[in-house]
Amino acid sequence: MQTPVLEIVNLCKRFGDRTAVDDVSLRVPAGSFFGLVGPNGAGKTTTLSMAVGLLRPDSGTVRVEGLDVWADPVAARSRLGVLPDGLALPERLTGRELLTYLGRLRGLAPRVAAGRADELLAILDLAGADRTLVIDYSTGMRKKIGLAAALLHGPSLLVLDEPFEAVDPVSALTIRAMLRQFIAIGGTVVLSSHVMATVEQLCDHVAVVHRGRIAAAGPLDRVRAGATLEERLVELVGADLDLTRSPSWLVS
Ligand SMILES: Nc1ncnc2c1ncn2[C@@H]1O[C@H](COP(=O)(O)OP(=O)(O)OP(=O)(O)O)[C@@H](O)[C@H]1O
Repeated sequence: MQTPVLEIVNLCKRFGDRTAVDDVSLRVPAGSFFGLVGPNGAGKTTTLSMAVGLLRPDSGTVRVEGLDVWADPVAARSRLGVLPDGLALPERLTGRELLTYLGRLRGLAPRVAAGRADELLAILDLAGADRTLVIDYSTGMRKKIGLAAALLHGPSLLVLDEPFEAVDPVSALTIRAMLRQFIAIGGTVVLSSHVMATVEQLCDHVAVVHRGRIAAAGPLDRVRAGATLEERLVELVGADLDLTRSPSWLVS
């Protein structure tokens, strides 16, 4: 079997007496567009944070292109482009300064870093905000500059925590097109999202996370099993769907 680009094996994480991630294993095939879905608090962000080396697991291993994220972090992270949840950015820089600075930190030559920054700002429609400090960016602009930062060094695997959250529809189309191109040139994308339609349109593989465990994972069509992803998700997490319920004071 081909070595997966991302291999998560028996990952566990507890916060106090709460088990956030409970023995999660996933194989993300090279060239796949992999979606992670699940209800609020299911453990998606915790899993992705451990997968990219931002949060130390209690147990389990993660390999990126065969490199252990925790034993060989520098090599593993050079392959990774990450858009984390609640990304902390240097706030007192403009978008261009931020990208150029990060590019230099990642070892790009000044001219290469500046050229890539310009290109990414233009593609993501942030060039107009060139003189705006990141602290004054809107939520969607922060998401886009975070995505640009994830792409800057030319990673082979992108791990994106809710990349479309708060992004306007036009920018979302741009980001989708860019991610599809990234896949077309041999990249791999893992993203989490609550928008089932987006996951169904973009992803060829999907994992449903529920209460810290994988409820289902595999090719999209196999996981959907003839239903929509939304229907499967509701079924897999056993949601008590009573759509007639409302607070009594609202309906009286
Ligand atoms: N730093 C933390 N300290 C304590 N508990 C945490 C921490 N981070 C996450 N948790 C808990 O771990 C569980 C999983 O959270 P996580 O953020 O991974 O879920 P999620 O699937 O990403 O949720 P959402 O879709 O709402 O973003 C939740 O019960 C959450 O309260």
